[in-house]
Amino acid sequence: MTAAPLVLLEGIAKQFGTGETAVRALSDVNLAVGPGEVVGLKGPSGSGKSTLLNVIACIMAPSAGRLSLAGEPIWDERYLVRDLRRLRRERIGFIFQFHNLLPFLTARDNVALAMTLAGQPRAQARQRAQALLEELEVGRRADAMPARLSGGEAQRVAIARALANAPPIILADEPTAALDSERARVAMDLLRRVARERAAAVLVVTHDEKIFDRFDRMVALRDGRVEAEVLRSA
Ligand SMILES: Nc1ncnc2c1ncn2[C@@H]1O[C@H](COP(=O)(O)OP(=O)(O)OP(=O)(O)O)[C@@H](O)[C@H]1O
Repeated sequence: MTAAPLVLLEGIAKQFGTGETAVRALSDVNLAVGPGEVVGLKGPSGSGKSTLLNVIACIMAPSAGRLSLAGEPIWDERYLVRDLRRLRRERIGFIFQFHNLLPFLTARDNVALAMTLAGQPRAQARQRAQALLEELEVGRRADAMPARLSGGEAQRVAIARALANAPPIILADEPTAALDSERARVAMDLLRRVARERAAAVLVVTHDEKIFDRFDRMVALRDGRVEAEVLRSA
C-alpha cells in the first residue's frame, strides 16, 4: 500500500472485565487500510471481529494501542477527539447485517435523515439522498417504505445511507448475510466501486465464502489476534 492509511491500528488490545473473568477480545492487532482498499475480516465466532469493528468505529474504547483515522490520531491511552459522535458521523459509514432502516421512513428519508442529523437543510438532504439512491440503482424505490423493499434493495438503501455524509471510512458487519449469492456479489461489487471511486477504505466482516474473491485482502482473526493476511491482486 502506497497512500497513507485511512484506518491505522497499532498494537490494539481490548479486554472485557478484570481479574479471573477477564476476556481478551483483541491482542496486539496491527492493521492498515488505505484509500480505495476493500478488506475482508474473517474468523471463527468469538475471534473478535465485531469488537474490532466497534473499536474502529469509536463505539468501543480499546484497552491499549493506538488508533488513527484519516491521518488523525484518535486513541492513545484515551480518546484524543472531543466530539466522538461528530467524528462517527463525518468519518464513518456503518452498514449493518440486516440494514437497520427505520421502518416508518421512506427509503429516501432514511438516507436524508443521516444528512439532516449532520446539519444539512432538509430539502438539500432529500435531493442528495435521491441522487445517491439513483447512483446505487434504487432511485425508483425512493418513496417505498422499508417493508416494501426486497433484501437487495434494502441493502442498497443502507449502503446509500452509509455514504450519505461522504465518509472516508466504510465499515460493514456481515452486509451480505441476508442476501442470496447473486445479490451478495452485486452488493460487494457496489462496495468495491464505491471504494475505488471515492478513494474510501472499506472493511467488511464476513463469514460468506462466496464473496471472499471480492476483497483485495482478507484478514483472518483467531482468539483476538491477526492470524493471517492474504494478499490478492486488485
Ligand atoms: N460486551 C462484552 N462483554 C464481555 N465480553 C465480550 C463483550 N463483547 C464481546 N465479548 C467477548 O469478546 C470475544 C470477541 O467477541 P466478538 O463479538 O468480537 O467476536 P466475533 O468474532 O465478532 O464473533 P461472531 O462471529 O460470533 O459475531 C468473545 O469471547 C466475546 O464473548
